[in-house]
Amino acid sequence: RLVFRPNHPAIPGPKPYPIIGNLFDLPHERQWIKFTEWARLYGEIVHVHTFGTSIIVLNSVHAVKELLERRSAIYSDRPHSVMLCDIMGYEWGVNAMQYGDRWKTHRRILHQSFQRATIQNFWPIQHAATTRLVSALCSKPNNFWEHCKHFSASIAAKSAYGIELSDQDDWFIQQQQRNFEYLTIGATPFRWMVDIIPALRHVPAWVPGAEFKRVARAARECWQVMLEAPLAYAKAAIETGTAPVCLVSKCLEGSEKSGLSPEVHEGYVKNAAGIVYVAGMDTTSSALHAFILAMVLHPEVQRKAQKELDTVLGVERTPSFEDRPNLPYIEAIMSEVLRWVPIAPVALPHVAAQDDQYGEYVIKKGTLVFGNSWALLHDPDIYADPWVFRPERFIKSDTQIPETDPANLSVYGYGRRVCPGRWLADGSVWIAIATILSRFDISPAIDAHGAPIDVSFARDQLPAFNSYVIHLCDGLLRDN
Ligand code: HEM
Repeated sequence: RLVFRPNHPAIPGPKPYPIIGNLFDLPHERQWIKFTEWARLYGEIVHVHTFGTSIIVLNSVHAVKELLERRSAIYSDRPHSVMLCDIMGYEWGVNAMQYGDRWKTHRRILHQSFQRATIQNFWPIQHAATTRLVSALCSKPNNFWEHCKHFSASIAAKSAYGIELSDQDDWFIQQQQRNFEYLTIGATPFRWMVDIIPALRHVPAWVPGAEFKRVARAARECWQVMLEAPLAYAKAAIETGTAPVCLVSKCLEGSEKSGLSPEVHEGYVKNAAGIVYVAGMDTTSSALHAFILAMVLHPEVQRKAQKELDTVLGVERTPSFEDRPNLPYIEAIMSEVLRWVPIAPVALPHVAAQDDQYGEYVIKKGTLVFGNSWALLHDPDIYADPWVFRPERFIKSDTQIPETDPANLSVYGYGRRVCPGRWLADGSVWIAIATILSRFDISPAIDAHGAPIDVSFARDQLPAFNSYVIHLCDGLLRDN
């Protein structure tokens, strides 16, 4: 018997079963832990497949830089989910859009507002939100979880629509919670049979087992309200001449420059403003939750940061963005928080738009490609004792983190798909960290017997926490 020898070796990975491939190897949650286990077993590039979909995970700075950054013309597409985009109607979400002109125009709108060169337009919003955060923390410190959410939501609402959130349970925040839940449900890989057998989309909603149709209808309704209501508010403010600087007021005019009809242009602005909320709220607040966890565990870091703050600001003044270049230790704390507990540990999947080759391996068109930020940011060859929270590792002589450092490369994702809100997020997280440290000593809550709670025990109390960070903290404390 003669069998052709393959020209290229297979990319290493766990052994697949016939037909279903690696279905049972694929984790439904905490993917980064499994991906990183594979990295240890199989190396810098790992391949799995199921039901005809190939997935590769990149576990080294070199692979990520080479493919997702240098060859970003090939690796900037997203997977198309029948459930999320076609049935639930999330085709408006910039993060899920296919690479192409429609996506590029949305990115341009986001860039116009949130590019680095003009990000100081939002400093007053961030300052005001921080002042409110501090006063909320003062009155109810145990509710820090909600306060951080309110902080990031109020920056998102004001910078996208010019809307001021009320201090209490705001409609916006509740609505966003539901939006995010639907997005999480819809985007979970291999959760919905209709993603595997697209013909199921024709099944009527009343058929037993067609739960996906009912979930999809509820998500559509929720997203429609969330996109339309704040836009209407912002448009009314523009008409009366009272709109502050925000994405909608800045970008709504200018359809002539975009070459689109005013209706289509408005639709794009609506989507871009909507995504600020969806993508900006839980991410920014999760970073602050991770910061608080780190401070509870490391009082010595707080003391050092406070010494720096007191030296630069004196004891009266709270920090402002102008102080940032003079506060390298605060900068280092922020970098270390984002490294220690990366908010998006495997970023979002990119898709190869054509066949490609990496070293001796062939990557087929349509392959899903994950940059394993978790592995990069916890690589012991780059960060000694990676599970130890140590801001000093980021204190370099010139205080700039080199471009090749995974902390620069991967916290906000890769290549053309890199997070367009990163400069806004960077400012929000920085000003919150600096101000909280200048005003408070952070320590564990006291239990019913007056003793400080053991933070490792907090894992069992986490239902109040955002599920994303629960998993992260859980993984972190367990792996420690
Ligand atoms: C600490 C806070 C944040 C972190 C860590 C973060 C991280 C990320 C990451 C890792 C990605 C995936 C990039 C990739 O596919 O390679 C992403 C995408 C995205 N982020 Fe952020 N993000 C944050 C805050 C924000 C904010 C405040 C906004 C809005 C102003 C935002 C808007 C987006 C959008 C629209 C995408 C999708 C980009 C695309 O697919 O083209 N993010 N973010």
